[in-house]
Amino acid sequence: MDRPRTDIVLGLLREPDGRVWTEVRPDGKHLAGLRAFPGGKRRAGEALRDALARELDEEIGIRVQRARRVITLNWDYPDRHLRLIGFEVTRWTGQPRSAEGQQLAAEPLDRDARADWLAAMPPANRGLVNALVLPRCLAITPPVGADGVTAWQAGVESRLPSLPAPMLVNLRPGDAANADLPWPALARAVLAAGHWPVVNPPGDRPWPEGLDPRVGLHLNHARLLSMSDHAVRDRQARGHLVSAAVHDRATLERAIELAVDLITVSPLRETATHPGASGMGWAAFAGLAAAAPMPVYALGGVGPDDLPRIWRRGGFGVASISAFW
Ligand SMILES: Nc1nc2c([nH]c(=O)n2[C@@H]2O[C@H](COP(=O)(O)OP(=O)(O)OP(=O)(O)O)[C@@H](O)[C@H]2O)c(=O)[nH]1
Repeated sequence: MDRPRTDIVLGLLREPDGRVWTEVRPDGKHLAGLRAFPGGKRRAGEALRDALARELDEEIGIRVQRARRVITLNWDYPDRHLRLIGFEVTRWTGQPRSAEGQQLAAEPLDRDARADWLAAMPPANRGLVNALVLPRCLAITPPVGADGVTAWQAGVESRLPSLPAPMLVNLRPGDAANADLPWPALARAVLAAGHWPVVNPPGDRPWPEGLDPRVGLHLNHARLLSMSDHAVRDRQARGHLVSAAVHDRATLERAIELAVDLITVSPLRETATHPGASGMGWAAFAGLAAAAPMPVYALGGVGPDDLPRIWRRGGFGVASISAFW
């Protein structure tokens, strides 16, 4: 539902060694005791970047020199409706220091630290943390062909080293694959090539058990509708990234209920693999992206060259089979 929202600008300050600054919310404030990013409310009439500069100067005593908007998300608390606007800040002058008595620290944030960060932060911050660790490109494998699973696996594994790292790699054998898939071996090959694997079993098959927590799990349309909230939370608590395929408002609502970590939104345009499925177009994509509190990957007839356009429409990254395979 559209409602008036308070804009909150947040600085995601990243040091050259990959550490990111956070503060502990002081006693007496909303979300006291939780880790949060420095920032605060935009004032009436203030430009977002001016608000960011002011907040970071007032709160941690730095002057912003380079900042890039990475994610914008709506979040409803019982008593307030917020729009959190996250800027990745990679250059500033001054040493971050606590100007308001809050505890400040810079700690490593990467794929392996992600789960600990999420546990220490408010649920609203999941999208912000993910926007700091996720790659912009998501390669989806072509489906298993007539020559079977073994040939498919060999084809996937031979391509991995030449994909520009790091990428998300959605291991999607397609619905025609009815044999058991060698998920642990496939995931290991993706990890060994420096990428981030996401397993995507055919149809409504369940996710495989016992995978390395660095392996992500994908909700295709069938699983998005059938998987319980509990099952998804349980996997996320074990450290797995969870992605979901969104096609319209209803599937987006389900992905939001499940608090998934990222979504693909498709089809943007008609593609060779889904001929006849007309694309939703940029306006519909932008509408879904604006309502999504997680990083959004455009999928369907788009490739890495479209990234600037995707960013202008509120998306985060690009997903494709043909652009990467
Ligand atoms: N600074 C900050 N605020 C966050 C984060 N995540 C999140 O949901 N918020 C919420 O966004 C709002 C931030 O506004 P604020 O810090 O200026 O406001 P406040 O109510 O704490 O302080 P105030 O009493 O000075 O108005 C709070 O409701 C806070 O709980 C985060 O990572 N950093």
